[in-house]
Amino acid sequence: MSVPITDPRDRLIVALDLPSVGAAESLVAQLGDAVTFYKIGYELGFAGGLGLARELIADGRKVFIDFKLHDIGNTVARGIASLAALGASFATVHAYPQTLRAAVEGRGDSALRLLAVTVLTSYDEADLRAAGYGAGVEETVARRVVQAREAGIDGIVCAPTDATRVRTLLGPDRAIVTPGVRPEGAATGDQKRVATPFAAIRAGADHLVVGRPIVAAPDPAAAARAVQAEIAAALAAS
Ligand SMILES: O=c1ccn([C@@H]2O[C@H](COP(=O)(O)O)[C@@H](O)[C@H]2O)c(=O)[nH]1
Repeated sequence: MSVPITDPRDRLIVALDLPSVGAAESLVAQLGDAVTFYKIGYELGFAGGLGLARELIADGRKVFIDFKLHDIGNTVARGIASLAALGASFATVHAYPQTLRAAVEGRGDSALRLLAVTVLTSYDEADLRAAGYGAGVEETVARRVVQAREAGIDGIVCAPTDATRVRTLLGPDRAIVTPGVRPEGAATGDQKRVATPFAAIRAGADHLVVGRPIVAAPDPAAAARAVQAEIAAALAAS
């Protein structure tokens, strides 16, 4: 089950998609107290980022390890157990039934919350077809949400444009985490299923993952504050 959000700042998760620990430390310093939750993915994770994760956690920040695990069950279960021992708050696995069950076993009764990745936000219908899937985005997301729920996963990663349907299938108690978030006018880059921070929260997202619109902004702290303000406005309108 998800953990209640007691600090509203925790709704924004900044993706530390940066090439070095030094660059990430400097961004964290610039963002200061506005940001409490950080995501570490391949780029930083494979450049010493797990050491930084330990430091951020020791400093009271929350850390989401986004390695999207997908392997044989034994490997997934042991990998997730290591991330639980690290003290991470969230970790991702791809939403395949065997992988989901192994991840739940590896999590055990630790504080780590597992998120199942449904269909990547950079995929559209044509990308799914090219990957060999017969079902479209909506049907694939729905199937994976149900399978993740049945496996005992704690939350879902989906596009903000999927969040309303996902909430219906997932119920109120588990987390919905949406990347693919773009403030009005921001470049979408390789993201295909996107929405603004306001729309994502209104659609039922609990946490928004934002990378380039903050990390590459001329003033990252101002960009983060603007996203936080949109989140607050959406919550007030709910
Ligand atoms: O479906 C998914 C799953 C994960 N991500 C990750 O989120 C961030 C988004 O970064 P932006 O720069 O805001 O596009 C990135 O780290 C992805 O690995 C995702 O985008 N979509």
